[in-house]
Amino acid sequence: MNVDLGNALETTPGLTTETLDRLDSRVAAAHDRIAAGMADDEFGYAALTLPETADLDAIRAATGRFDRPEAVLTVGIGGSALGAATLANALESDVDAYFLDNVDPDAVDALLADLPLSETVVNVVSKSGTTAETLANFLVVREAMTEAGVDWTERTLVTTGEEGNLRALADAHDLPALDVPEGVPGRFTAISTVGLAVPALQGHDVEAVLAGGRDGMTSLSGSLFETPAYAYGAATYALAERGALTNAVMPYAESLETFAEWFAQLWAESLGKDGLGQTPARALGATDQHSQLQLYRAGPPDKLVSLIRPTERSSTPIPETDLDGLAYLGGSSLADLLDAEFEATEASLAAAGVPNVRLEIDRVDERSLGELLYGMEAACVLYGELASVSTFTQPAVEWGKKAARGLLGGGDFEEAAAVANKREHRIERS
Ligand SMILES: O=P(O)(O)OC[C@H]1O[C@](O)(CO)[C@@H](O)[C@@H]1O
Repeated sequence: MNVDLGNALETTPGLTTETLDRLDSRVAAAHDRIAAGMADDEFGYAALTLPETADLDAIRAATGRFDRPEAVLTVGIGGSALGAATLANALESDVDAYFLDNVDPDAVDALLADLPLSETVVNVVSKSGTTAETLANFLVVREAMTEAGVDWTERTLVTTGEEGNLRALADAHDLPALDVPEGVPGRFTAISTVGLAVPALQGHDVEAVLAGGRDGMTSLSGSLFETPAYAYGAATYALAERGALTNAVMPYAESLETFAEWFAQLWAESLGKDGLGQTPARALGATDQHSQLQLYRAGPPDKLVSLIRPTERSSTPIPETDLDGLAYLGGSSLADLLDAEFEATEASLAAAGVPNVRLEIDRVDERSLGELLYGMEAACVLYGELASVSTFTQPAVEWGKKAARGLLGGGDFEEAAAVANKREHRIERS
C-alpha cells in the first residue's frame, strides 16, 4: 500500500510540509505507545499483532469439516461481518458468500428462499453472543434449515467469545467453533478467525491475507515518512483538526466497495468520541463522479477525499466506434478509462482546493487486501493516539441497544421509556 499526500498540501483545509514535519515527532511518540501496546498484548493494540497471532490452524480445522459448500451464509453484524464481507466481495470464488447483517424481514425471507440450505454453511459470528440482530437471524435461519429437512448442527460454524449463547450452543451440539481474538474490538478482527473463515471456506489463500497483514506490520516505524499507514492516519487527523470533518472514501474498483463499508465502521466507531471524529462517507469511483462529486468539489470546505485504486487491473478493450464525439474511446480500454477518471477526479478536487489523498495497492488479491486492511487499522490507531480518544471502545452504541431491548420486553431500561416520551410534531398529507 502506498500513500500520496501531495494533493492534501496547500488546499482548504490543507497541510504543509512543515505541518507534516511537526507532526512527525508526535507520530514517533504515538508509535512508541502503539508498539508497547502490541508487545504487551494490550486491549485494542493486540489488533495490530493479529497477522502473527491469528490462529490459521484453527481456521483450517474448523472450516475443513465442511466439504466445498455451494454457499456460505454469514450471520453477524458490524465487525463480525464486514471484514469477511470485504474479502469475500473483493475476491472471485465459485462458493457464493451471503451476509445477513440486518433484520429486514423482506431481505431475510428472500435470501432464505433462494439459498440451497443443504449445501450452505451457516457461519454465525458474534463476539458477545448477545447481539439481538445476529441471534434473531440465527434463530430464523435455523428454523428455515429445520423446515427444509437440513440438520443445522451439520451445517453450522460458530465464531464467538469464551462465554455466551453461541459458545453454549457450540458446546451443547459439538459444533465446530472458532474463538474471536481476545482483547480485540470486533471492527479490528478482519485479519483473524472472524474475517478469515469465509475466505477459507471459499478456497481463498488466507495465508496470503496474513502475509499482507505482516507486510503492513513490518512497515510500522517511528516516522510517517517511512510508514504509509501512519502517513494516512496523521494526514487525516491533521486535516480533521483543520476542518475536514468528512472523509469520503472513494475506491475506484467495484471489488473494494464493501471495503469502504468496513472502513466506515472502523473510522466512525473508533474515532467518534468526545465530540471529535471524522465522518466516513462511502463513495465509489467512477460512479460517484456523477453523483456526490458535485458536493465534494463545490460544497462546504469540510471534506477530504480518499481515492483508492489498484495499480494493476484487468483491461477490457473498448471497440472502435464512429459514435459522434466518442471515437476517442475506441481502441482504449475500460481500465484506461477508469484510471483516467481517477486521475481526473484527483486533479479536479485539487484544482478546487479540496484535499485528497491517493492510496494505491498493487492489485485486488489476498495479499494486497491483507495489507490494505492492516494499513487502515494502523492508520486508525495512530489517528486515535494523536486525537487522544479511546479508540477501542464504543460506549455510544449501547443506549439504543437498551432502548430496543426494553421496547421488546427484554428488561426495564430507562432508554425504552425515553422512546415512549418522543416529542411529536407531525406533518401529515392533507
Ligand atoms: O460480535 P458482536 O458481539 O455480535 O458485536 C457486533 C458488533 O456490534 C458492536 O459491538 C456495536 O454494537 C460492534 O463493535 C461489533 O462489531
